[in-house]
Amino acid sequence: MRELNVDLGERSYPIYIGEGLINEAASYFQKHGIGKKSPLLIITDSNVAPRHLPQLEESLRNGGYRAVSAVVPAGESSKSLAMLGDLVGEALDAGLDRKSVIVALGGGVVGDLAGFVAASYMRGIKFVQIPTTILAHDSSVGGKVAVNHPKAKNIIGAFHQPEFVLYDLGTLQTLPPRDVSSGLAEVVKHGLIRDAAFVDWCEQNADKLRALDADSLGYALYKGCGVKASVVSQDEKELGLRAILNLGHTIGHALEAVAGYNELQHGEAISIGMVGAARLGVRCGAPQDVYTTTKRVLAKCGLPVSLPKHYDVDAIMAAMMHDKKFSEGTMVFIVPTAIGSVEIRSDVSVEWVREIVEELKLEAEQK
Ligand SMILES: NC(=O)c1ccc[n+]([C@@H]2O[C@H](COP(=O)([O-])OP(=O)(O)OC[C@H]3O[C@@H](n4cnc5c(N)ncnc54)[C@H](O)[C@@H]3O)[C@@H](O)[C@H]2O)c1
Ligand SMILES: O=C(O)C(=O)C[C@@H](O)[C@H](O)[C@H](O)COP(=O)(O)O
Ligand SMILES: [Zn+2]
Repeated sequence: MRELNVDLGERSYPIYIGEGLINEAASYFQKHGIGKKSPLLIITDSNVAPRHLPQLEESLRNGGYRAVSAVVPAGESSKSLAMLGDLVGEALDAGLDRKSVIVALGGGVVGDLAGFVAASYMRGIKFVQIPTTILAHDSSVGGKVAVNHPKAKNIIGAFHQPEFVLYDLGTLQTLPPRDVSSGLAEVVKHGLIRDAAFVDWCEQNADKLRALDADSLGYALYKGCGVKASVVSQDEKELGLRAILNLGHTIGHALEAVAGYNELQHGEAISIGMVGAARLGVRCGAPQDVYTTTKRVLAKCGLPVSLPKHYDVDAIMAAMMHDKKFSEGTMVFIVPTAIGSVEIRSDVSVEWVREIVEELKLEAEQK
């Protein structure tokens, strides 16, 4: 078992990573002082429920906890205000009170949604993250919780930190290949922003990761969570540094919104966005290998590295203007300077970004 800590003063919490941890869930709840008098609400999705919910329910029941489960349809469209309303209804029906705890069992969609239910129900109750995707090594850590608006991704949300993160590597064995690759995009991102040697490791071990080799996965998630925890500890509310975790997301979030949140997985959109950011980096003076390496490693992970032909550049540029990093008329962009390092720049022209998006599309057309 590996353990990391997110250092946030009195809101600090551990991330436990290991095999079979769901079966011991009740003991972690107890260890973290979660009481048994108020009911818990487990929020999960329709793909995760048949595979991993029974073990969690059994563990909690055996430990003397009362838990009610709510299952939302799998997919990004569940990250909506309407679903938030439905879940608040379920919480009320289940008798959740201010001492109740919400448990997010699933990927980033469930984590963001359940976290936002916890942040808003009765003005905020505790929650626990039990991630079941590779991508969720990113979403379960750091306290960003949100739902989407049709016009903009994650635009209705809060910062609300979990009590702890319980990462059972065993749950990842049931992930479909597409979601394995999607999750690897954020793993590679953590290397690209902070750790060149880890990017190299990802490239060397991409095949093992895609084959769900348990040792490789455990190491990758430990390294990815480590970068995330370190950045969040230094800047919880994204007043500055934390924006580096948004590498690839300015373009990526716009692609997700333009595609109606149902065509590209988050990691796929971010992969294309990171290739775009790497191109921008080279334009801003970074060595050419920033682009070639970024593209090569992401492709090795089974990710898209160019923009599908049918995407409309005008629509993408319009969606980008809703990015949270666009304010006071300025677009803040995360630009790579070398593999393993990025800078936060507010002097990148919108025209340059547009040219990069057009180039990404051209690459797909030339294939
Ligand atoms: N809060 C943050 O800091 C943060 C960080 C990164 C991403 N995100 C958000 O996370 C979301 C993407 O997360 P995701 O890729 O995990 O998406 P997801 O939750 O939709 O999971 C991807 C797919 O895998 C299925 N699934 C999950 N666990 C499974 C398992 N163990 N076995 C089989 N199938 C399983 C899901 O049902 C879904 O179909 C996006 O909404 C993104 O915006 C948030
Ligand atoms: O935790 C962060 O900060 C991140 O930027 C992590 C991203 O991978 C994640 O997709 C996040 O939800 C994006 O944040 P947003 O503020 O741009 O919605
Ligand atoms: Zn992301």
